[in-house]
Amino acid sequence: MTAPHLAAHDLACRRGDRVLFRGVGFALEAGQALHLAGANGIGKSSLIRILAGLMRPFAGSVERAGNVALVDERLALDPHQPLGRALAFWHAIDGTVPTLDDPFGLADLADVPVRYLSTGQKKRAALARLAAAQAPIWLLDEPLNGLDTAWAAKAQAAIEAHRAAGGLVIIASHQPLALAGVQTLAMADHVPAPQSDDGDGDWA
Ligand SMILES: Nc1ncnc2c1ncn2[C@@H]1O[C@H](COP(=O)(O)OP(=O)(O)OP(=O)(O)O)[C@@H](O)[C@H]1O
Repeated sequence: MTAPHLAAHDLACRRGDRVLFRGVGFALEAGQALHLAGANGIGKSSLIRILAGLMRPFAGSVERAGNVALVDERLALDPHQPLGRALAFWHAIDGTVPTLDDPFGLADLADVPVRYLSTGQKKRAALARLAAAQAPIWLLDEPLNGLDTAWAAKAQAAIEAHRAAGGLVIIASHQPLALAGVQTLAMADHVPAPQSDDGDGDWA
C-alpha cells in the first residue's frame, strides 16, 4: 500500500447561512486514527464530506495522498440485487477479488436481496465493501451504528488491521472507540462564537 497522508489546513464549513466550524487542522500519516467527536448537528458528517472531496470547504484546504473509501449512512449497494451480486459489482469495478476469510460474516447472506438486510447486516455489508476497495484512507461516518457488541468489536478489529497494514482512518462516532492511540478532534472547540446582537455597539 502506498503510504497515505491526509491533512486539513484551517478548514471552515458553511451550510446554508451558518458557519458550522472553523480553524480545523490536523495531519495524519499511515497507521494513525482520528476520532471526530461532537454533538448532533455540529458538523462531523460535513467535515467527512469535505475530506472525501464531496463538498468544498468555506475556507482552508485538504491535502491528500492516497485513495479514499467512504462509509456513511448511504449504502452504495444495489437494493434490488442479492448481496453477493451487489458486492461482486464493486469487485468488477475495482478490479479486486473477494477474499475467502469473510471477516464480516456475509457468506450466509449472499443470496438475500440487499433491501431485506437488517440495519446491522447492511452496516457489515458496507464495511465489507469498504475493505474490498483497497483504499489506504478510510473515512467512516458512524461505522458502529446498528452493530451489536460483538460486531462492533470485529469492526474495530478490522480498523486496527487496516492501520497495521499502513492505512489511516478518520471516524465520526458518538460511541467510544477502543482503538490504540486514537487522537480525538473535539468539534465543539471549532464552533464560531455566536454573533452578538445585544445592541451594545449602538451605545458605545
Ligand atoms: N444541505 C444543507 N444545507 C443546509 N444545512 C445543512 C445541509 N446539510 C446539513 N445541514 C446542517 O448542517 C449541520 C451539520 O450537519 P452534519 O450532518 O454535518 O452534523 P453531524 O455532526 O454529522 O450530526 P449527527 O451527529 O447528527 O450525525 C446540521 O445542522 C444540518 O442541519
